[in-house]
Amino acid sequence: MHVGVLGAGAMGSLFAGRLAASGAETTLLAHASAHTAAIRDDGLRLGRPDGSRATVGVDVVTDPASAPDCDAVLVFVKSTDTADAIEEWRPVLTDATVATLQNGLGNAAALVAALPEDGVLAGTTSHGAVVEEPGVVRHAGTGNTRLGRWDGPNDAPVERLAATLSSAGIDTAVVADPRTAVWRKVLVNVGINAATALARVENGALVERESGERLLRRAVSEAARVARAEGVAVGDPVAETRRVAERTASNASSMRQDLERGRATEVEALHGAVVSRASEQDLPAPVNRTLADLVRLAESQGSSGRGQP
Ligand SMILES: NC(=O)c1ccc[n+]([C@@H]2O[C@H](COP(=O)([O-])OP(=O)(O)OC[C@H]3O[C@@H](n4cnc5c(N)ncnc54)[C@H](O)[C@@H]3O)[C@@H](O)[C@H]2O)c1
Ligand SMILES: CC(C)(CO)[C@@H](O)C(=O)[O-]
Repeated sequence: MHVGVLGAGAMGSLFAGRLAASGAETTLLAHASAHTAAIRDDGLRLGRPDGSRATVGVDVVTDPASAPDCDAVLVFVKSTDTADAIEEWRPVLTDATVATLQNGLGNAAALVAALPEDGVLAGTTSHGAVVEEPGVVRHAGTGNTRLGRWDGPNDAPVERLAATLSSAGIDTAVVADPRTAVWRKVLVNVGINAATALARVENGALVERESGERLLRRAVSEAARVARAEGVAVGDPVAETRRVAERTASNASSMRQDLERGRATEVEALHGAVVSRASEQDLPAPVNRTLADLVRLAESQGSSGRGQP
């Protein structure tokens, strides 16, 4: 199975590196950057969670016209870039089974809308990764990966893709209902991301301080009501989010990192999407609305604090 990995950032590089190291035919579908140049020149240097480092050769293509035929494409651009990436790489995606393990609501639906003839797979991953310098990616944490058929033909090869990932050391379970997995991860993200980004605290502060605990609980409980109104069984998402905040206590959340570096955040696919879906369900979402607006305001200032037009 030839796997294309769309987006050579932290997660795309991690997954492409693990797949290539396992012997799977793998191509990174990427924008040209210092990182992709370093991978082409010297290979991808992949730091493992145990501190060891391996160098892996990974094919990189930056022009959709030169991309090989892929059986499956794993989408790993930020959710802010999903729509543009689909248009740019449409020739490769059209004949492939497309899978998203991105965070946030709306990515799978965007793929289904753009590629209505093809089967779309979706799910979540608890692996974590960071680009440390061009060509160097650290596998920051391991965890489970869940993948299932989102929409489209029933014959999309989810078992084959899951087996290919598992053989590459990314243990992947096939799930019957990926919507539940995606919503559960979104609930964790709405409990942690905006609060830590705005308060500039590490994830652990949300379980160590009463104010943090209150923000976590209110943001998650409100979003969970929306998920339940959509018929999704979310379990006890406050307890789950607390567990994740404890386990990642010393991490700066992705939204905090994005805000501090002046990059676009995934707020629209997280708190923003919760607010839109709450309004479709006639439910209030004042906590997520306020968090989303504060993040948008902070984003509009950029990292310099001088403000954007
Ligand atoms: N980093 C993590 O630990 C982690 C963990 C779980 C899930 N996720 C999710 O995975 C997704 C990717 O996260 P990331 O941390 O790897 O982001 P990232 O910013 O490191 O990487 C995204 C990459 O996509 C590339 N890109 C954007 N538009 C493109 C296009 N049109 N064509 C080709 N490449 C394009 C960017 O150049 C960038 O290299 C997000 O939804 C994130 O929430 C991240
Ligand atoms: C789980 C999580 C909140 C840990 O930092 C992560 O998904 C993130 O930072 O987006």
